[in-house]
Amino acid sequence: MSTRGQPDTESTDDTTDPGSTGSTGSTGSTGSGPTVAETGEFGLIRAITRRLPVGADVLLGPGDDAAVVAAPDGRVVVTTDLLVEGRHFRRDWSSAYDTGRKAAAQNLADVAAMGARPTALVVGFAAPGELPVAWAEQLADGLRDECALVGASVAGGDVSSAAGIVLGITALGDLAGRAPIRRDGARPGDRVVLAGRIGWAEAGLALLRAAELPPEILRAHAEVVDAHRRPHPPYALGPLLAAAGAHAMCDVSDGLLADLGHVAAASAVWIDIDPTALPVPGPIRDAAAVLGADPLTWVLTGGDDHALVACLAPTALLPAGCVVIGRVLAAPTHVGPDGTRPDDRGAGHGVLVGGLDYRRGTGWDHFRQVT
Ligand SMILES: Nc1ncnc2c1ncn2[C@@H]1O[C@H](COP(=O)(O)OP(=O)(O)O)[C@@H](O)[C@H]1O
Ligand SMILES: Cc1ncc(C[n+]2csc(CCOP(=O)(O)OP(=O)(O)O)c2C)c(N)n1
Ligand SMILES: [Mg+2]
Repeated sequence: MSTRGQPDTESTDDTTDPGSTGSTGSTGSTGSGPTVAETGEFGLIRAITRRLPVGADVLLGPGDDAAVVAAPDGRVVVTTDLLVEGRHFRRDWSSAYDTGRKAAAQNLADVAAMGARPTALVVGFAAPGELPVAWAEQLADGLRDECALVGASVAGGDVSSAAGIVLGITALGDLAGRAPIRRDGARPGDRVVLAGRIGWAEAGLALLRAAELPPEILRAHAEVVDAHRRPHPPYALGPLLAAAGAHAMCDVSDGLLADLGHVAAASAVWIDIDPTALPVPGPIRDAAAVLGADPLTWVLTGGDDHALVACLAPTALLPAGCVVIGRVLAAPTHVGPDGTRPDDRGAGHGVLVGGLDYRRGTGWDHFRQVT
C-alpha cells in the first residue's frame, strides 16, 4: 500500500481506534473532538483520506478530479449500494468502525458474487454538521480494514451535509479472464450451495429491536448482535465458486428466499431448498428462544449476512466451505395440503422449501418493510 495521490495530511486525531462494538454491547466512543461543521468540507476530506492507504489496483487515489483504477481484465465489475442511517444502521446500535466495515462488506460481497476480485471502492458520505470528525475517521478505518481483507482500497469519494448519515458506496472488481456469474444461468438438476452465514444478522436485529431487553441479554447473545453490526462475507469463495463452474450466483443481502427468488425468476426455474440441510446454528436458536421466534424463518428470510449462494452442476467439485442446501427443478414435484402444486398459479418459477411454498415471507423489501 502506498499513499499515491493522497492530499497533504492535517488532522484532528492521529490515533487508529477501531471503536469496534465487539462483544461488549457498547457502540464505541468517538470522543468529544471537533465536529464536521467546525473542521469544514476539506478538513473532513483530509481527515478521512489520510487514514486510507492506496492499494496496487488504484493508480491514482483521492485528491484529483477523479481516480484512476487498473482494469487488468479489460472489463470492470461495478456495483453500488446505499446505506441510510435508521434504515441500514443506527448510531446507537453500531459503532462508526462497524458501520464502515458493514458498508464496505455489503458492496465487496456483490463483487464477489459475480465471481470477481474487488479492486476499489468510491465512497459518498453525507452527514449532519454536528457529527464528530472522529466518527467519520472511525468509519474510514472500518472501510479500510474490510477492504484490506480482499486487497482492495478506497480510490475516492465525495462529502456533503445532510440531515442524517447517508453512505453511497460503489465497488469495482476484476474478473481475471473469467465469465461473470449471473443470476440467469441456473439449470434444472443443479445443486444449490451456500457459503457463509445466514440468519445471524436477523437474529441480532430482532434482539436489538426488542427494546425492553436488558443490556446483559444483548451481551449474552453477542455473536448474533455483532453479526448485525458487521457481516463476514466469504469473499474468496466468489471466485472459487466461479472457477468451480457456478452457473448462477448471488449474495444474500435481503434473505435467502428473496435473493434466490431473483435467481429463479431470471433463470426461469424452480429452486427447492431442503430445510433439513440448512444449518440453524446454536446462537440463532438461543436468540430465537429469548423472543419466542422461529429460528428457521430467520435463516430462510433474514438479510444482512451477505453469504453467497450458487447453483452448480451435480458433477462440479465444490470448494471447501460450501454446503448443499437444495436443488434446481424444471417444475415443482410436490402437491400441497390443498391439493394444488406451486406451479398451478402459473408463475413458471419460484423458490420452495421442502417442495412447497413458504408462507412466512421471503426477506427484506425497503418499501414494504413495516418498522
Ligand atoms: N436506481 C437504480 N437504477 C438502475 N439500476 C438499479 C437501481 N436500483 C437497483 N438497480 C439494479 O437492480 C438490480 C437489483 O438491485 P438490488 O436488489 O439492490 O441488488 P443487490 O441486492 O445485488 O444490491 C441490480 O442490478 C441493480 O444495479
Ligand atoms: C436499523 C436497521 N434496521 C433494519 C435493518 C435490516 N435491513 C436493512 S436493509 C436490509 C437488506 C439489505 O439492504 P439493501 O439495501 O436491500 O441491500 P441490497 O439488497 O441492495 O444489497 C436489512 C435486512 C438494519 N440493517 N438496520
Ligand atoms: Mg443493491
